[in-house]
Parts: sequence; C-alpha cells; structure tokens
Amino acid sequence: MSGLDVELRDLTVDFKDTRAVDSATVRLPANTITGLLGRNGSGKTTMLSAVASLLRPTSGQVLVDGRDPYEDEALMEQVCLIREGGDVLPDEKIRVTLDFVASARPRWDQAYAEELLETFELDPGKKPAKLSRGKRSALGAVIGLASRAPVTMFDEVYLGMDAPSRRRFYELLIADYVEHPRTVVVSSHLISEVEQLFENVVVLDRGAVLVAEEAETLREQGATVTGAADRVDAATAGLRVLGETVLGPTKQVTVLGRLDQETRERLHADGLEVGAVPLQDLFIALTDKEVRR
Ligand SMILES: Nc1ncnc2c1ncn2[C@@H]1O[C@H](COP(=O)(O)OP(=O)(O)OP(=O)(O)O)[C@@H](O)[C@H]1O
Repeated sequence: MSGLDVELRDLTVDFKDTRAVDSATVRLPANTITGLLGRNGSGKTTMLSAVASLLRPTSGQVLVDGRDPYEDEALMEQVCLIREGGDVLPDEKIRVTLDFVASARPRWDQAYAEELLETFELDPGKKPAKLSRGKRSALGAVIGLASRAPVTMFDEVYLGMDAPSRRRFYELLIADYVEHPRTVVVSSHLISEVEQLFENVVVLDRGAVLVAEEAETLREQGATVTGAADRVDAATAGLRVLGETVLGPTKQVTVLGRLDQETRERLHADGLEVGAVPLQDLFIALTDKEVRR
C-alpha cells in the first residue's frame, strides 16, 4: 500500500472578494509527511478543502495521482481531510459515525480504530455533541488514522487536545506512517511541537506559496550560535538576527542565512556552538511583515 502524489497547478480559490489561495503551484510527493504552515487566514484550510474536493477551485488544478479528484468518485475515497470540527454525526453515537466512515473508506481498519478509541479513552457509545473539544479532536485523529487513506490531511486537528494526547497523536501518526506509508499533510500555525514530523514544509502567506522545500533544506537556511555573549555578538555581527536568548553570561542568537563550512569551523575554534535553527523561528521570520525584508 502506498500514498498518492498530490499536485496543485496555479490553484486559485476566491470567496467573493477574498482571494484565499493565490496561484499556488506545489507538489506533495507520495509517501512523505508535509507540514503546511501559515498564519491565521493564510489559506491552509481552503487549500486542503480543494484537495479533498470539498470546494471547486476558481482557477487552476488539483491533481491527485495525476487526476482531478472532483471528477472521480473512486479517487475521492482515497483522500481524507480531518478538520477540527470533525465531520461526524454529532447526535448519533460515535460508533454510528465510525460505521459510516468505514463504509466510505476502502482501507478502514476497524481493529485499529477500536484500539485508538481505547488509547484516547473515547467511549463509542457516546455522542460527539456531548464530547469536550479535546475529545472531539481525538475522535478526528482516530478517524484520520484508521481511515488509512492514501492521502491523509489533518487540518489543525490536534489543537484541542491536551499536551499528553497531542504527543500520543504524533507518536501514533509516525508509527502508523512507518507501517503504512501514505501521503500525509499536517497543517499548523504552532510549529515547534510538530516540526520533527515533517519531511517537507510548505509555507503559505496570504494565500500564496512562500516556501516549498524539504525540511532539512529549510533548516539549513539559518543557524543558532551559542556561547559567551561578547563572542556570539562578534561572530554574528552583520548577519540577520531572528532572535536571541541570554542566560547569564551565555547567549544564543538565531541567524538567517547559510553558514558555510569555513565560518562554522571558525566559530567552533572560537568556542562557539553552532546548531540547527528551529523551524518556528524561520517561519516567524518568513511570515512576519515587520521582520520581512
Ligand atoms: N467560506 C468562506 N467565505 C468567505 N471567506 C472565506 C471562507 N473560508 C475562508 N475564507 C477566507 O479565506 C482566507 C483563508 O482562510 P483559511 O480558513 O483557508 O485560512 P487558514 O490558514 O486555514 O486559517 P486558520 O489558521 O485561522 O485556520 C481568510 O481570509 C478567510 O477569511
């Protein structure tokens, strides 16, 4: 079993006078986990809804496995979008929603779904309308994971969950992805927690694709330099600083820009540590109008 390739070609989605997605061209390669990042209102949900055929593009194309899912019911079954509100039957018992999803998802794994319900302490006899926000999010996670759809997209679904449940969700997602590779998209504006999951990163900014790269390549676009404050200041003078933390005599500065091998060696020789830049910092730098060049 494997995932399917997703490609957006010049995708634009307008809502009356709002351009929610603006000429987006991007490929989500099969069998990778992509982080779809963007500030509030940047178009993440709209883009994912277009991939899931929940809305029609104003112009441009969505291609799943090279075909338009909007025109192809069999293909639509292969694409699962989990939204925070959850596409559940709120006033029926959870097991009714699960039966419904099972009938619509050819790769549904009932035993795995039941295991997940136990993990998240969800009683299948309860109605979604009666669940807390966190438990409803967890139900979305269960549906997304157990559907095993070749294209599985989680739209900020984990935000309602508490920290231990979110951690559990990330662990389960990785473990199940390793066993059953598929094309996974996780959208978020809270990156620090999820960044370790991503192999690819797409950053949306006011509907447009600002960045589409492998996570490692993106991380190389910056660095942290840590050590004695005066040495760190001297070493980073002239570089674009994204942020700094001071802890007693030690300072850590995050800089934008690639540090070549020679620079890294010089910094090491000077007693400074050079580390990877958190994606969260890069994301803020890329999408914060105040900071942008
Ligand atoms: N049904 C709609 N009708 C009109 N405008 C809409 C509709 N859905 C979204 N928009 C607008 O489109 C833009 C993109 O919204 P979208 O929900 O896709 O962003 P998002 O990145 O998912 O945001 P968030 O992180 O806040 O969930 C916003 O300006 C939003 O107000």
